[in-house]
Amino acid sequence: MQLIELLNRIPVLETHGNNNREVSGLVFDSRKVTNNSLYIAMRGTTVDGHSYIASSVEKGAKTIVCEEFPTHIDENITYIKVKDTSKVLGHLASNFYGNPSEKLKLIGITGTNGKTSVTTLLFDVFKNLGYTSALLSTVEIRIGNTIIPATHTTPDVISINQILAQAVKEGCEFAFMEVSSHGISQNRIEGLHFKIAGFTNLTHDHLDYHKTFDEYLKTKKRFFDELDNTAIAVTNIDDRNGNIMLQNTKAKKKSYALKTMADYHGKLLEVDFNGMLLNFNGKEFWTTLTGKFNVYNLLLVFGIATELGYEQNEVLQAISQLKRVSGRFETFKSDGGIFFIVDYAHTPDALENILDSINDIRTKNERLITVFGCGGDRDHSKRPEMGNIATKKSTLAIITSDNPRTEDANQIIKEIEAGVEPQNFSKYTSIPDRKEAIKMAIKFAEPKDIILVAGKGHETYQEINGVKHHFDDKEIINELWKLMSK
Ligand SMILES: CC(=O)N[C@H]1[C@@H](OP(=O)(O)OP(=O)(O)OC[C@H]2O[C@@H](n3ccc(=O)[nH]c3=O)[C@H](O)[C@@H]2O)O[C@H](CO)[C@@H](O)[C@@H]1O[C@H](C)C(=O)N[C@@H](C)C(=O)N[C@H](CCC(=O)O)C(=O)O
Ligand SMILES: Nc1ncnc2c1ncn2[C@@H]1O[C@H](COP(=O)(O)OP(=O)(O)OP(=O)(O)O)[C@@H](O)[C@H]1O
Ligand SMILES: N[C@H](CCC[C@H](N)C(=O)O)C(=O)O
Ligand SMILES: [Mg+2]
Repeated sequence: MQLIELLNRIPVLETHGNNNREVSGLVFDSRKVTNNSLYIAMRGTTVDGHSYIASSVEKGAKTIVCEEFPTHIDENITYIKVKDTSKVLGHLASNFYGNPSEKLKLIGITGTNGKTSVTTLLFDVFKNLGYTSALLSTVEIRIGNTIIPATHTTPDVISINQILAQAVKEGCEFAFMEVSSHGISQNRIEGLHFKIAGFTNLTHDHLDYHKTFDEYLKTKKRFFDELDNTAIAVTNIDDRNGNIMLQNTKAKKKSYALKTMADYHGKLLEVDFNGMLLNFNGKEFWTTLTGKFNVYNLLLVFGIATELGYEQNEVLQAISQLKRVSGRFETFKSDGGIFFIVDYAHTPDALENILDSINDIRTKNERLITVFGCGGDRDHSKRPEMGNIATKKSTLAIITSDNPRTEDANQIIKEIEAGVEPQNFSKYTSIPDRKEAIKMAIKFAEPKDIILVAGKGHETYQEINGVKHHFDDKEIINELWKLMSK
């Protein structure tokens, strides 16, 4: 693409060099520069991309977008100064890929929990309605039937535009994407045109990155503040932050709730481990999804599909055919009658929700054994909270490792144990090896007992010191229960 064309609507402060050149690709990582690339220098959380300008030029970059010109200027190179490279990148990426977010209907979901669930359910509902869509989620990226592995919940803005452009090319009508707080804060959604934005809930997470809850809330709110007046914002008003999200938005405001009057109102009529009988806006239907939090997720799906112009009965028909999302309240029964639940709950709120949902359904004649840990290099403050919740709400908790990453697994476990209240000291044990911990749960369990394995859901690895070892909770459960033949 011609540089002039690429710079359309970009607020340039100063240019040095020839503006009349071809750009072969956009790159923000000097290690990925190829001949005729445009390298954009970004100030990151660990290093400043401005220090890689010279090495990008050496590798063949002919255009440099930066906030400060380097001291050494190469006369064969074009330097473009802008105020904020991280914001400009989004607009360059949109221009480079032909503004794909304007050519399909882009739906973004934000909130602490439920983003993967809601986006995946939306993708599946629209498949049931006969449409081809794209999905950008923590678990995977899908363009129609093509699956691409995901590295982030919200990818960088070049990748997003590249995926959306491919989706447009393949005739996708919709794209459903997760919008993480890291993504908003690092301008990974800059320049994208959202048709609908959905809010799930806001609780404790990522305070290692955002420092205070208020800053975390403001970051999420920015997503809604930046919508235009052709967009629609759908929010959960049972959540105390649901209305705050929409305080300053220009978008049309819509609400959903179970506890209060709302545009989309849901009621949970019956629930067991096989599914739920629900009533949405006066219409009853059955779903194989279970757990109260999934009523909220389905209600948001219902609200969004209705806002997109589909008839409510048609939407409910498509919703009632939905299957569970991988690693989200997935249930299995061993031949010996032990009931297993695998769930991605990795925050205090999610753990509390899944345990409350199980406790609401179970008869209490069985025992509930919870195997869980906390990820390393992430928010420390959630560790004791999760220790407290798991021991309070289970018959027995087995504290183990999640993804220790670069931390010592035993130290993480100690921080989790610190939150256990004295009256629950006899209700837990700690086994750092996750497979051994699951084995111990099966040894301890009797027929009809429930074992919840929480925190890793769909993940197929365990990350220890930068190495991802194959590890799949569902696979391990299957292997162990057969071996231990219960
Ligand atoms: C903490 C964090 O979010 N970091 C993200 C950030 O990288 P960074 O700011 O640390 O980058 P940096 O290393 O300081 O480098 C600064 C700049 O110099 C460039 N550079 C660097 C080295 C070099 O040799 N040459 C070079 O050009 C880098 O490409 C970058 O442009 O920008 C990168 C590009 O977009 C991201 O890949 C990276 O995600 C890291 C890998 C990550 O783990 N992020 C997680 C925490 C994350 O984003 N998670 C959220 C979801 C969480 C949730 O919902 O639970 C997500 O959306 O996935
Ligand atoms: N609406 C909800 N409210 C509260 N908890 C939920 C909700 N939906 C799912 N959960 C719980 O949170 C866990 C994570 O769900 P999901 O993966 O959908 O969230 P996410 O927002 O995508 O998380 P991440 O930030 O890691 O990408 C689930 O396994 C479940 O325990
Ligand atoms: N998107 C989340 C996922 C956490 C999953 C959990 N298994 C862990 O490793 O902490 C994060 O990167 O913080
Ligand atoms: Mg997710």
